[in-house]
Amino acid sequence: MNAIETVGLTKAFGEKHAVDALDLTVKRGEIYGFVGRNGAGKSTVMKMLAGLVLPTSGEIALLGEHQKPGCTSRRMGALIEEPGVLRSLTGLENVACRAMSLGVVDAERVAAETLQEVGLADAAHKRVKSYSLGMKQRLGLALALVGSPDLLLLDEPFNGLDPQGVRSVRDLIVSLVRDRGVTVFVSSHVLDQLERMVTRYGVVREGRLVKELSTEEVEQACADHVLIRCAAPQFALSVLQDALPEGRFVMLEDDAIRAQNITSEEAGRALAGSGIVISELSVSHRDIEELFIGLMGEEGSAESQKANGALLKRRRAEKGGWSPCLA
Ligand SMILES: Nc1ncnc2c1ncn2[C@@H]1O[C@H](COP(=O)(O)OP(=O)(O)OP(=O)(O)O)[C@@H](O)[C@H]1O
Repeated sequence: MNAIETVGLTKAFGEKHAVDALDLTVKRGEIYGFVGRNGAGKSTVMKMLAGLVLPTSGEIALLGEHQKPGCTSRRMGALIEEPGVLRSLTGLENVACRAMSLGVVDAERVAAETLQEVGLADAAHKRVKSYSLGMKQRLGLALALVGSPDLLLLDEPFNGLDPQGVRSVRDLIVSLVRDRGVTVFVSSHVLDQLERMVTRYGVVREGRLVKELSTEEVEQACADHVLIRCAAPQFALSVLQDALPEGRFVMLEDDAIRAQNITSEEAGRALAGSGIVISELSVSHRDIEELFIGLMGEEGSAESQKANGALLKRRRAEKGGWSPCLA
């Protein structure tokens, strides 16, 4: 059984399709990282899954149950933007109210335990209006967790957290999946945090799912590779393919060759043996940020392309990096 399944899920705001015929499948027990540029449609998807926004069309099934428009599963907890809290009540009172509304037995004790779990025990009796941004974020997480959900939707869970908070929320997410079999659907712009916990990624662009990647595929795409610039690059490519059949070669936009699964020495020997003049032979590593910037913006608007192009150019200049091309 899948935890989330959408078919043709669409949300239009006037003429604008914020989410456009999205077919999404998240398996039970996954930590699915949902990534995309600002305005790509991530929060709108989350809100439709949580029953906070009515879809224009399409179907949603959560934990195997078809959802009526605007409704959602009681087995799901959600942290989406500003959680609805009563600012004049304490954190404990807010979470206990939520627990009671979900029919949790011994609501106050469970609320106190949940606040402990998210690192907010010390502030449990303080009024929410005195909470910092990070404390409010932890409270939102407690509200999402208090009903022991089987599915968690987390929209930007690291917002406002200090480094220690980021780490403890990340550890909590991983332990919920490992120990309780919870499925997590999480959006975040903090890619290096996602990288440490996600099992699969979905890239959304202009309301459409444009790419899904397993962690292995991301590792492969970011693995060390050899960059070769030389005279007659097309000829050089065929020489390399013939001489080193175990290698994986990609011709980049600027006529450089990217090679994986071979060493720079092997590439150098093969090219020199054919008399090809090499102008650059280096080993590099593409980081996850660069990979995803490429995926999020490949066919975006002219404006986003321009912005991505400038950023990539700068990063390449800084680090001797690569074009956004997923082999
Ligand atoms: N209530 C609304 N009315 C009109 N347009 C909306 C509304 N909510 C979202 N949008 C538009 O829908 C698009 C998707 O917005 P959404 O908030 O889902 O993006 P996002 O990927 O979550 O962005 P971010 O990373 O900045 O949070 C944007 O163009 C946004 O302006």
